[in-house]
Amino acid sequence: MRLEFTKMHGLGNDFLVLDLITQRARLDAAVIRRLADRNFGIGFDQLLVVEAPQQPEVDFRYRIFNADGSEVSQCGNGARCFARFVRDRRLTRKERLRVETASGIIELQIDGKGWVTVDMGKPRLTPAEVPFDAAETAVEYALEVAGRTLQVAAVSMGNPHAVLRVDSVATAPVAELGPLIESHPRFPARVNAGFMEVVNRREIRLRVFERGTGETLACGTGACAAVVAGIRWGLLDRRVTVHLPGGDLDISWPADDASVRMTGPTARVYDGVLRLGDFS
Ligand SMILES: N[C@@H](CCC[C@H](N)C(=O)O)C(=O)O
Repeated sequence: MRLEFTKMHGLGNDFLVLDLITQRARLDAAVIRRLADRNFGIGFDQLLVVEAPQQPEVDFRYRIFNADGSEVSQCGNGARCFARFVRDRRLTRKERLRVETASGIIELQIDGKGWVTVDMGKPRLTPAEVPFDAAETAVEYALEVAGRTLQVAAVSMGNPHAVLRVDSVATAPVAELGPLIESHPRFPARVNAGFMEVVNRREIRLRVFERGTGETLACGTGACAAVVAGIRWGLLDRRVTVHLPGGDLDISWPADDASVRMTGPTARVYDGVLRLGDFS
């Protein structure tokens, strides 16, 4: 089976994007892992799938799969690329989109230069919503990891994030602690692990070890979660520039009961055609 696809990225967080409105395919976890392989496949952090909506007054359904084949409910950089993709492929002419994800509806606004602003919805902060094993909601929690006690915030942006402060992202033990936090038993759905260096009240640096993928060059939901954690810690203003290894995102959380907004760029790398049989 021939499938047209587009390779895209948001600040180096890269995606294979498939239109499954005009095309048909069944992709299981093993096929996704083969496609994601950077040596034997196409290579990507996440697969993004565009489908017809299942609810009224929504433009599209947006599904996300990590490189390990697991389906997840949110991806911020992916949302921006999704918006650009449906416009470039002429699946819509709208500049404002309402898109259904596994964690609810998000709203996207596209400008003419490939920049997209996403209303990511409200952060979810109770342990049950993250999900995280704790008796009550707190601004941070003590987490035992490899004989150390880390202070982490637990935030859901539709997907789970643990955020910890580090003195410098350049020397942060991301490769060592990332996998241990990702699979920590107190995060029953696993977790994305963000390492945040506060530069000043309006700027942070951030590296994210992503659940199901490993460290990426940028994580949009990770940037939102880190800003929410930093605001709740009293360290950040309501609008922050997040410096990620792949570039910068503008994140704002105007009030505790407001949605988080993310603005950033998108890039199309190439269009291609794959034969699904080669990966089965
Ligand atoms: N890269 C993404 C997040 C993708 C999903 C994540 N790995 C998870 O498992 O929740 C982003 O830009 O938000």
